[in-house]
Amino acid sequence: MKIRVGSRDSRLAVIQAEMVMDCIQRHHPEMDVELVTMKTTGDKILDRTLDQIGGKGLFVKELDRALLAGEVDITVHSYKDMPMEQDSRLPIVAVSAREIPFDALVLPSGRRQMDPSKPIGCASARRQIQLEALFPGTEIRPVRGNVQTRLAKLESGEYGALVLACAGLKRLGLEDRVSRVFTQQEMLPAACQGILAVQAREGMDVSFLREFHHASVHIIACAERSFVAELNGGCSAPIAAFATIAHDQLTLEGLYQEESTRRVLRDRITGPCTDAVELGRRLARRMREEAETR
Ligand SMILES: NCc1[nH]cc(CCC(=O)O)c1CC(=O)O
Repeated sequence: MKIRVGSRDSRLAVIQAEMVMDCIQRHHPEMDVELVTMKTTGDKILDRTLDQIGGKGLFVKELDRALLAGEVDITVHSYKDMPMEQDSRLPIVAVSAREIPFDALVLPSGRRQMDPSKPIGCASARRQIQLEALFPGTEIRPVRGNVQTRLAKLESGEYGALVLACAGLKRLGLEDRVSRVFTQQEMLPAACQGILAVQAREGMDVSFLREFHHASVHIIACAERSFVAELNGGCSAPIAAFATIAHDQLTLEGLYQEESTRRVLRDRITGPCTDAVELGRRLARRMREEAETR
């Protein structure tokens, strides 16, 4: 049986697709696994911010189309880049183990200290609001492009440092560029940061992904995404969510900035793993009420 694996054509996306392919091949040596890369709209437009060109969904549209058309059999994504609205014809059928979920500070090559007179570059409002609290007085400036493009901008001297996901740097073999890993307390990650999602067509036999799939990570992903989905009702405020499981209990920590008051709220909830989606929803509602009563 032949499996065509669809991916964006950035280096990180290809490495991530290859992680899925290697696992399938290792456990199912009889299968013929092939990579199909494509450029997405989000990759082609680099001169505007993601908000201006219509959000994260731009990175998945072309892959969705190819998957629906049967040009590929599965697609591999960074779960954190996947839009909340999911096409029921293209379910997520497997998630990876979670790589280090936290963000990292990266300095220009050869530097051991951040130049405080230069801005810190980051690519999301979530990082922006948390960096403003961590480095008061330092300018936080948006930086776009894939990881390599952003690193090239760092070398050009425009930024004193960048903040990137540890997971992406590690998968790219660039972990030696990490000068500091932020703690959960310092910088709460984006929902599903460090997790890969595999999408297929509804009804497809995906038993070849059984060995790749991590059920406990799926539970964590459900809780984090349910928190974001509940808060996203009408707003696009910066949101962070991070869940862990210990002894069948799930703890979810959430952070978001209320749009009108610009207040940053942070709270956590613990409950049974089986209630993952409900826990995300409950935490979001509680925090929104808290925001509205102050
Ligand atoms: N938005 C781009 C993106 N999507 C996923 C990762 C990192 C890998 C991951 O979170 O699994 C990155 C790079 C970054 O944020 O630094």
